[in-house]
Amino acid sequence: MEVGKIREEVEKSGMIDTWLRKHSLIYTGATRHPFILGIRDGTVDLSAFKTWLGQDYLFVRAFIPFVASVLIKAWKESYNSSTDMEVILSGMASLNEEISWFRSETPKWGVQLSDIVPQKANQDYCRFLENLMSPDVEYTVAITALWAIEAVYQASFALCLEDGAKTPAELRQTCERWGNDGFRQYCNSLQQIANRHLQKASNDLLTKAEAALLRVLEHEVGFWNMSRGEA
Ligand SMILES: Cc1ncc(CN)c(N)n1
Repeated sequence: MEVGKIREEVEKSGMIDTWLRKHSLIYTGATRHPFILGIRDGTVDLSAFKTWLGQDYLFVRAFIPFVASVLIKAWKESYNSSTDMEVILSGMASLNEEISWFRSETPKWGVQLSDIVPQKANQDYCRFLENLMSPDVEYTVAITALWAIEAVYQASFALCLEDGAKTPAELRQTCERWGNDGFRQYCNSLQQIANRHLQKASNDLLTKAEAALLRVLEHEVGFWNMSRGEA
C-alpha cells in the first residue's frame, strides 16, 4: 500500500487496527490458538491447562516489573502523562489481584507454585520483556507491546465466554478473569493511548513499535504451544 493511503487509513482507525489487518494471520494464530479453542469447545487437555496455569504465574511475576517500567516511561516521556499513568496504574492494581488469584487457584489443580520451573518459551518471553524494560526503549514501543500482551489474553478468553461456547464450568472463572468487560475496557484504553503516541511517531519509531507487536504475537503463540507440550 502506498504511504499516503496508509496515512489516510491510520487517521481514520488508528495505527493498531491497520497493523492488526496487516498481520491478521499471526494475530488470529495468537488469539484463536488450539489451546483456547480447546477451552471454548470443552476438549482442552487438563494437563495442558495445568501447565499453562503454573507457567503463567511465573510469567505474570516477570510481567509486573515490565508494567512498572512502562509506568516510569509514561511519567518521563508522555505528553499526557497523568492520564496514561492512571490507566497503567489501574492495570498494575489488577495484577496484584491476579497474583493472589494464581495463589488461590493453583492448589485446586494440584499445582505447587514452588515446584514450577520456567520452560523455554516462557524464559524467552520473559527475556523479551526484560529487554523492553531498558531505558533505551521508547515509551511508544513499550506501550504498544503492553497493549498487545493484554489484548491477546482479552480476545482469547472472551472467545471462551461467547454464546455457544462449551467452556467447562471449572474453567469459566479463568476465562472471566481476562474475558470480562472491565478488562476489555482497560485494553481499549491502552489501545487509545498507544494509537495517540503512534500517530505522533517518526517512521523509525513506527518500525520499532510494529516489530515489538509482532514479537509479542510470536511469543504468545509460543506460550500457548508450550502449554500444549509443543515447544
Ligand atoms: C503469556 C501471557 N500473556 C498475557 C497475559 C495477560 N496479562 C498473561 N497473563 N500471560
